[in-house]
Amino acid sequence: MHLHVADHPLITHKLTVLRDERTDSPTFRRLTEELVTLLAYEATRDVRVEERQIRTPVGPHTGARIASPRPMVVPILRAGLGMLEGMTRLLPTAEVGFLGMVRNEETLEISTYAERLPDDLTGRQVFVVDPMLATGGTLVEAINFLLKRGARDVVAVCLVAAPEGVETVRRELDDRADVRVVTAALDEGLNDSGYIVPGLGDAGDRLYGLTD
Ligand SMILES: O=P(O)(O)OC[C@H]1O[C@H](OP(=O)(O)OP(=O)(O)O)[C@H](O)[C@@H]1O
Ligand SMILES: O=c1cc[nH]c(=O)[nH]1
Ligand SMILES: [Mg+2]
Repeated sequence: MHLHVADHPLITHKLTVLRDERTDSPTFRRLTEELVTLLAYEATRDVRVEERQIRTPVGPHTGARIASPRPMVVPILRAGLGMLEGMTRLLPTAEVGFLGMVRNEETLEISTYAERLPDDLTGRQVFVVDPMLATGGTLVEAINFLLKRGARDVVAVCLVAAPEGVETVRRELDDRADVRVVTAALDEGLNDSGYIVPGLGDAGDRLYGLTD
């Protein structure tokens, strides 16, 4: 597993406003989208391309375009939905699949309540988007799902990761898949309730909860 922590003053600025408990839902949604656009640039660094012959108004040119099969973007509902638009803006030809997962707030166990993905993901590059990588349970479950369908090349894009979650992803998946995690921040750790510290709270609630 390869971890990339995106280190850029614009990302730090936007993430600081996002973390602030005073930030309301509309602003939180807008910043999430903006942050994903910045992270997507790094996350798509190894997106597969193929040569393309074109003519400019001045002459022939051998360029490149995103190769077939098209990449997949998979938001993990609910909170991952907030990152979908930003990701597809940079990857407009991508297909979108959905995984609905929720962790039990007491036991931290994961349950999957929705799935809408192609049966065969062999040879597909998959970009999983979810703002929070906490214990890592959700991401491991999601990637296991993708591996069972044949995917081997997975990039996870998140906003905040905990070292414990990164370690879990490494331990559980390293021998089976080529996984990259791109995050805007690697935080201190988890509290007793499994929340990232300092984190930003419950991303799903802040995206889709009551607006103050
Ligand atoms: O690394 P983990 O410990 O598994 O936690 C991370 C998960 O928790 C949050 O989702 P949540 O279960 O709150 O669902 P929601 O998006 O519907 O709010 C978050 O969006 C991740 O999916
Ligand atoms: O800090 C956390 C951990 C899991 N899920 C969240 O939304 N926030
Ligand atoms: Mg939540």
